[in-house]
Amino acid sequence: MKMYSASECPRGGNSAQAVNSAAQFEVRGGCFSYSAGEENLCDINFSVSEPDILCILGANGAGKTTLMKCMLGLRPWSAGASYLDGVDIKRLRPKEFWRRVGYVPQAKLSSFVYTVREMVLLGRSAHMNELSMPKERDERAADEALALVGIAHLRDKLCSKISGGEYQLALIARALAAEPSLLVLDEPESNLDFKNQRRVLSTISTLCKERGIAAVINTHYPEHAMDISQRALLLMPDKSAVFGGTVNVLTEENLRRAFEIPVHIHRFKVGKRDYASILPLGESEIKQTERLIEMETRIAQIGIIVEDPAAAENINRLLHEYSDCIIGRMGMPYRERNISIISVIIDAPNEKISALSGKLGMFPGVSAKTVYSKI
Ligand SMILES: Nc1ncnc2c1ncn2[C@@H]1O[C@H](COP(=O)(O)OP(=O)(O)OP(=O)(O)O)[C@@H](O)[C@H]1O
Repeated sequence: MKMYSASECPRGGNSAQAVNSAAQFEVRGGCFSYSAGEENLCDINFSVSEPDILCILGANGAGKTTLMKCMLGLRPWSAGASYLDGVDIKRLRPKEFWRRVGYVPQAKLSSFVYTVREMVLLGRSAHMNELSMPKERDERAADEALALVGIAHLRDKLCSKISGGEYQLALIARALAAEPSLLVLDEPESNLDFKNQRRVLSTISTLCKERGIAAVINTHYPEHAMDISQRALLLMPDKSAVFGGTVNVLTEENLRRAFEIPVHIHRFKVGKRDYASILPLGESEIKQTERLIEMETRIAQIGIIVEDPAAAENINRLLHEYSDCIIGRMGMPYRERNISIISVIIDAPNEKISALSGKLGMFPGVSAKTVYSKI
């Protein structure tokens, strides 16, 4: 099951030429199983064009890493295909593909005996002839990439002697050194402290905007996706995916379905920028949230129609009980129909207003209707 807006809908036809070249990277109808009879990914469809960022989210084991491997041809789709600028990637020579696509896998601790700079220089291999030495341009690209992710000071350290987070940054620098037009990153911020998370995400975001590249990022942080991505793909427990604009995909309802826990999205502004904070809710917090909503103070008008004059005494007694929050009251007879109409203005918590309205409606020959103000 997928969701498309009209502009996101994958185009039909098998010819690579039939695909609009504006969709820089596209997956159509992707399916994958590790073992027969057990589908891991089912009918995945998405596209991302430069300079947009697409974030892929889903619970642990939902298939994010598998999806990345399949989209890059590192594992074969059992159905469907990946396209780069409209061409099925199976038709591209590997060197040509990897010159345009930079892949940063999840960082595993390295026993690499190269220095950080040598490792980053390896990112230039798709631009170099086999067995040729790096040229000045390659050296410059490696140094720029090191500076861009803020690890120039680590350039001469051995990869086996740096921290997991520093190694993660080195892998990102290696991908950037290739000057790709599509960056694919598997959980790039997972090993990083929040300053480095910020640095990596804003570097990727700036690169996409300034150099016109596209990025696909696996992340466990919906807030990060809301902050930097224009597109999102959410993997669901039934192996389907929801794809579209980030705000349309990362809703409370879709996140609840994907992570099987209720969530609350709190949106706020810092300066002129919009942010979202996503809170998974436990049972007690759900009750608390409901309670807070109940406790919220509102102004409301309760219109009371009294058909039975004998009810007047009960109504007066009840309104007296609530006199501390009644800020206005007016009554008048409507002789043509032999009824009375009372209007009460109340400033009280929601639960108190609905309690008064409910009690009024319980009296025989009395009906009550509440209208809440917008403030
Ligand atoms: N090599 C493999 N052979 C068989 N099954 C695998 C293999 N790799 C992953 N799986 C299974 O495929 C499913 C998807 O795994 P994958 O690593 O893609 O999920 P993920 O969403 O990236 O998870 P996480 O968020 O924990 O990193 C999981 O159930 C996993 O156990």
